[in-house]
Amino acid sequence: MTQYDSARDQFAQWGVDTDAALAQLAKIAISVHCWQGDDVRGFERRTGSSGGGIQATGDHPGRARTPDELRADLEFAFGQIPGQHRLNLHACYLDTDQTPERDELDLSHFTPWVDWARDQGLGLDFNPTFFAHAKADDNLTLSHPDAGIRDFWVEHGRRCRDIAAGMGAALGSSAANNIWVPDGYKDTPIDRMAARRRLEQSLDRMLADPLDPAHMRDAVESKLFGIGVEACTIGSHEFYMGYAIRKGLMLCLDMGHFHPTESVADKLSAVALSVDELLLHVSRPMRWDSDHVVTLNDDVLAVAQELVSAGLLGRTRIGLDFFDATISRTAAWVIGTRNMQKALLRALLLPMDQLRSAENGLDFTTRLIVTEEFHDLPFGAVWQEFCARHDVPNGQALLGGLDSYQRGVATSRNA
Ligand SMILES: C[C@H](O)[C@H](O)[C@@H](O)C(=O)CO
Ligand SMILES: [Mn+2]
Repeated sequence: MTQYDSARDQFAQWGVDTDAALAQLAKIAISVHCWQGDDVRGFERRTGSSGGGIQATGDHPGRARTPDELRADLEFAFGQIPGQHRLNLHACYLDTDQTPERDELDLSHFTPWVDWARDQGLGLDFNPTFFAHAKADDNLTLSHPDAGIRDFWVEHGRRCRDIAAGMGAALGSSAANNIWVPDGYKDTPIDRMAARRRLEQSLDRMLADPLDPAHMRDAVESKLFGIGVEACTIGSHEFYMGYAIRKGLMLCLDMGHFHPTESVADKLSAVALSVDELLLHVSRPMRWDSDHVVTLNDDVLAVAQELVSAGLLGRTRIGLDFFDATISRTAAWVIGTRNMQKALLRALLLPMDQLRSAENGLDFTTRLIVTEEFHDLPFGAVWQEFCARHDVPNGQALLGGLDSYQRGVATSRNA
């Protein structure tokens, strides 16, 4: 009897079908963010640091410096992650010999990415880049008081929507086009309303053209605060929740964009009653939006459990958002993505019917006993079976492979 056979029997005693859970997990695509691979620098050849309050700390050797290096790293990372996933690209990761301004971008500047994604069997998601640019240096873009600056960013946003739709059409898979702007004020503003009206009007103009949801859907991402915009973020949670509901957009919830005591898991069922689709940015904030690599912590487990228990897997696009430059960047992708999958697996292996029935009968004792007893069940053996079925390594073999890849890029890219 294998370890998996034994685990399957133990879960079956609670009425849980491990094979069904593994089949369901295999269908969940995670959108892996390109920006972990190069510390959110991108390939524009015109700007240096990220700006917009986004900061990757660390200088681990071996950072991808070109689109080809980034794709090589991604191919390696995807090879260590069970299942078929997606790549989330930012507009500043264009791959072209030209030097288009942000308001001149089109799909042709991303052709190598689309071709590569098709070869790899990956779907693509997209993001306009409203930071790391001279016209974003005031920490104001779509809500800037200067109409010319607003126009520039509206045009960037329009073009990015078309690019996302082109990617979705080319790959036969709807791309999420996620809109996050850094806009805000360091110190207390006198007229928040004017700034929010300007943001709303810019978004209205940017999103005016209806695009086929089979090719792309827009999401809007709020934030509590960022470095340099401590007093007021124009695109706050309330602003975007209202806007997404009124306009029929996806709402993006980033786990680092709320007060540390707020639970994104708790928000899922609440907002899902008012928006038809959600986008998640799974992250690990440490005291602030620090974007640490996702671990299998309580917050991530709670989010996964809510997605399963509230029946939201079918209308939630799961993306990642972290960037750590103090460790191997490829390992960071692999660790964070696998942890999201492990959290989903744990949720799929819970005896939901029994727990629901205990809760509905106000039997909170049984609910607590069952969830606590489940901590002792052999989730690890089920995860190992998942990795084996998808031909990806685990444990020592995973460590050895990540280590040798990292040594290779550290040597060749720092020579
Ligand atoms: C690079 C991303 O667009 C960015 O991280 C955004 O999603 C965010 O979370 C900003 O804090
Ligand atoms: Mn985010």
